[in-house]
Amino acid sequence: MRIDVVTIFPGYLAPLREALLGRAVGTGLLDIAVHDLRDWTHDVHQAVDDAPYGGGPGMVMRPHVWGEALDDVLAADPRPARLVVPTPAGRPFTQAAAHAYAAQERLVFACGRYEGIDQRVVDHYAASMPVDEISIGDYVLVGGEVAVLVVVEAVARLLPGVLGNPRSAAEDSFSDGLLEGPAYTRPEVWRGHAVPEVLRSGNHGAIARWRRDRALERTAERRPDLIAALPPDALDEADRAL
Ligand SMILES: N#Cc1c(-c2ccc3ccn(Cc4cccnc4)c3c2)n[nH]c1N
Repeated sequence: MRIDVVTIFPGYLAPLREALLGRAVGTGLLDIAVHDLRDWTHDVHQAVDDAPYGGGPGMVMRPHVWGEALDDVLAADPRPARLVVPTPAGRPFTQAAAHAYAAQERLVFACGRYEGIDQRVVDHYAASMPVDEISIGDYVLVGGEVAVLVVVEAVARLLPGVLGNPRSAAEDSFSDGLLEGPAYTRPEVWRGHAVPEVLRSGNHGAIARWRRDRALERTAERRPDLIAALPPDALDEADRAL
């Protein structure tokens, strides 16, 4: 997979070169290119923003700079791409979306700043390619770069060969619609807190049942919306007895 990120703060994307993602790039599983939007400005001030039509606070990112940048970035690789634009007004980014993005040959991220990118940029490219305006949560950030770090990590970990243990991605939170339950490791007792005995029993059936029960309890308590969204056949008799 190739990932391109266009931003006025390339340094914000440095973490993409670290750890798991850095290894994925090093082994050729992932090809990441970060581009400075100001490279496509032509004025001495390298201006990328202007006052909003209709008035209002803050500034809006100008369409012509974005158009020149995205035209060049898209033309640099023949693979079909999906343009992803983080915004507080976007559709929620979910684990399902991460799986869908992991199947893409190429993702191009447009990182806005200020009050966002002139809407005509999204409208223009949506006429010729898939474009998603996404949000990583119901809170307001200062720009799109942090959202890109979140999305790229959530997607990259799903790519074959990136995670050391492929079962991790298959069994993590949300894979079965539920939150993961609690996890424990040595020592057996830590500051008077003991590991639940069932986990040390060696009884794999009882362990699986206990883990499922804890996941259901945690999900019902913290994310009842996920319980409500489960398909009718998702809960078996033992689940319902909880
Ligand atoms: N994904 C995502 C986001 C963002 C986000 C993403 C891109 C941009 C570009 C500019 N801003 C600042 C801004 C713009 C408009 C109004 N208010 C603030 C951004 C915020 N905030 N919260 C999220 N979950």
